[in-house]
Amino acid sequence: MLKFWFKEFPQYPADHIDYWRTRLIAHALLITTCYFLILTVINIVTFNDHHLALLDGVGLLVSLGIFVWFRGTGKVDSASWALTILVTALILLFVVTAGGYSHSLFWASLIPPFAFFLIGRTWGTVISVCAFVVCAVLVFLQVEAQQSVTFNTGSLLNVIEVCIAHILLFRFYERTRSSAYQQLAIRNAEIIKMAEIDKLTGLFNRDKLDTVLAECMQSLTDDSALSVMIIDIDHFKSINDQYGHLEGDRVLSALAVQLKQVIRDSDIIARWGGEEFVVVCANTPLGEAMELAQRLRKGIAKHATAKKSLTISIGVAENCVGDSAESLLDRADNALYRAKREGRNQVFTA
Ligand SMILES: Nc1nc2c(ncn2[C@@H]2O[C@H](COP(=O)(O)OP(=O)(O)OP(=O)(O)O)[C@@H](O)[C@H]2O)c(=O)[nH]1
Repeated sequence: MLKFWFKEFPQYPADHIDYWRTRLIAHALLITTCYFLILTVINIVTFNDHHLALLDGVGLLVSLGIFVWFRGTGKVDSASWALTILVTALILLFVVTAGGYSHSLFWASLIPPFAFFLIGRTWGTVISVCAFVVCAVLVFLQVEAQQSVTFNTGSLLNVIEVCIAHILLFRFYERTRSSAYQQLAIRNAEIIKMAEIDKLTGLFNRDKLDTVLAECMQSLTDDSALSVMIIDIDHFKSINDQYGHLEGDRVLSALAVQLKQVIRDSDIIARWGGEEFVVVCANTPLGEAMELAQRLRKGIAKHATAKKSLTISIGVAENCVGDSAESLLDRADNALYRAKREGRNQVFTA
């Protein structure tokens, strides 16, 4: 509906908890703006009532102002409040002006769905109760004045009962809606995490590394450098063979923790495969990356004991003109191969 006028906000994708609120706000504000425009014109042209036309004109400007401001800022909470107050004030103004006659009270039943959806259960209840109290007072005045054929005491009771049922039902509806969205948001975050994170080490997995590295390379400028290193545990198979796979897993997790402690906050680390890790060093020329690699290698090797030794080999490469993520990793892999061939526990560059 009204696709032409509706601005999609990238910060509120379709699975965001506020997505439907943004749509309701934009559409409702557009409708109230048109509504006030029509009333202003009718009051001037048909009824020649300039006072009412002025009131409608103010409504038109307020509504349009909130619409334009919301399109510009995308502030959902403030816009929700502004729209709820606007709609509630509009309906109550009409109901009070009509003295509750001509079934004008029916308009008040629109307030709870708006208020609950836009400002939540607590404030939705407050606004709805206030609006229904105004309606009940109007009916009461009609009954007292004994001039109405529209309502009697029985009608008043009916109105109050329906109002209470409305509030309870909309509270329930809003609770189920918001909790369903919250659960969906939690599940989505979990799914995204599972798709990006390596379960054993808690580091980024290979897929995520590919994405991050491609982004880093895209944002490279002529004078910025980027280096990558591939880290491989030496003779890891023998650790598995000697101590079992579970111990091998523990070594992998512990190594991930150690590596994370040494690399800088700006570096990105991922588990690339079985016992291989990749570190992406943004804004880092080859020389600095080699120093970091040596620090990593020495840091791991110094924990070696006579019984258990753990060493790593590292291949380092710096981005060159025309490199792709694949070619850059390929060169680091070749360097790693040389480090292995030259006796392991070494750092080599491409
Ligand atoms: N425990 C454990 N072992 C793994 C995992 N992924 C791969 N491996 C093991 O890692 C070992 C890698 O062996 P190789 O490729 O021969 O390498 P290496 O023994 O480290 O020898 P070099 O790399 O040449 O020094 C294999 O035995 C795999 O089974 C894992 O998640 N957990």
